[in-house]
Amino acid sequence: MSIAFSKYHGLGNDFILIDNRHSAEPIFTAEQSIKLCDRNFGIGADGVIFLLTAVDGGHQMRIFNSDGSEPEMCGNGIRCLAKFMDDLGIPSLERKYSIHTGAGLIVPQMDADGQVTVDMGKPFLTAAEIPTTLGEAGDRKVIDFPVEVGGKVWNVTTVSMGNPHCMIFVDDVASIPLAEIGVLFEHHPAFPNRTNTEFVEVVNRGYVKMRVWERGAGATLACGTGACATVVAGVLNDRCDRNCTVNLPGGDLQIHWLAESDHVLMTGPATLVFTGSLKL
Ligand SMILES: N[C@@H](CCC[C@H](N)C(=O)O)C(=O)O
Repeated sequence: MSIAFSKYHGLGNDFILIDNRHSAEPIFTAEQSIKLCDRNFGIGADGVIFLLTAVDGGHQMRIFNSDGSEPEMCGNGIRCLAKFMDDLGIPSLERKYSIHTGAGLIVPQMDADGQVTVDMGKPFLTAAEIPTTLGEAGDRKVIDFPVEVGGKVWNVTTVSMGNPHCMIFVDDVASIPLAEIGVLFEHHPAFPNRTNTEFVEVVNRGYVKMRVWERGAGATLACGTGACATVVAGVLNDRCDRNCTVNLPGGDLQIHWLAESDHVLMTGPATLVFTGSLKL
């Protein structure tokens, strides 16, 4: 049996995409996905994304990280999925797709310039371990709290975009030993569901540099949900504007946290790398 796949990336955050619409369950298990993501013995990717048919007959995204864990959402991944759906010729209204995810219904739109803008929904503040809608907490200026990791106390701000993020504002992001410290954050007891960790250097209120250690994937070149969570944390800590460019190792994402609706919009590229077929 052979199974077609396509590999896409969003700013170097790369994914194997499978047209899995014929079934309600992913065609590959977590263990098979780990093998496919292996950069030496497999295709190589940060995750495997399945386009499924949802119970209401609509579209559904499921994803396995490269370690086989299943996150609720993936920002770069859903841009790649929208491009994949567009490339497959799946009909859409105004080039918008409504996609069920573990973080609710998410709506990416293909832009005229080839980029993809995604309505990522509302962020949640998770500092008190009880999710609070940020609309209710909107007046709070400083929401960070101390966590001891690797023998040092770090001030962290935790925001959920459906999946968990922990942001730390630093003076010089290049000086952070990401691999050493990122894995300690990921498995710290303060984060029972593990966490994605973002180190953020504010260059000015409209431009920040961010480096990420992803839960289940390690250091990646970009993280879409992480970029959204970073801007939310930056606004709540009065460090950046609601409309902000996030610079990542793989390039820039434009993030806009809308004051009116509390929704976060993310704009960035999605690129086809190659297609192939897997013999099983
Ligand atoms: N790279 C993604 C996030 C993928 C999921 C993440 N590793 C998690 O476990 O939450 C993005 O672009 O958002």
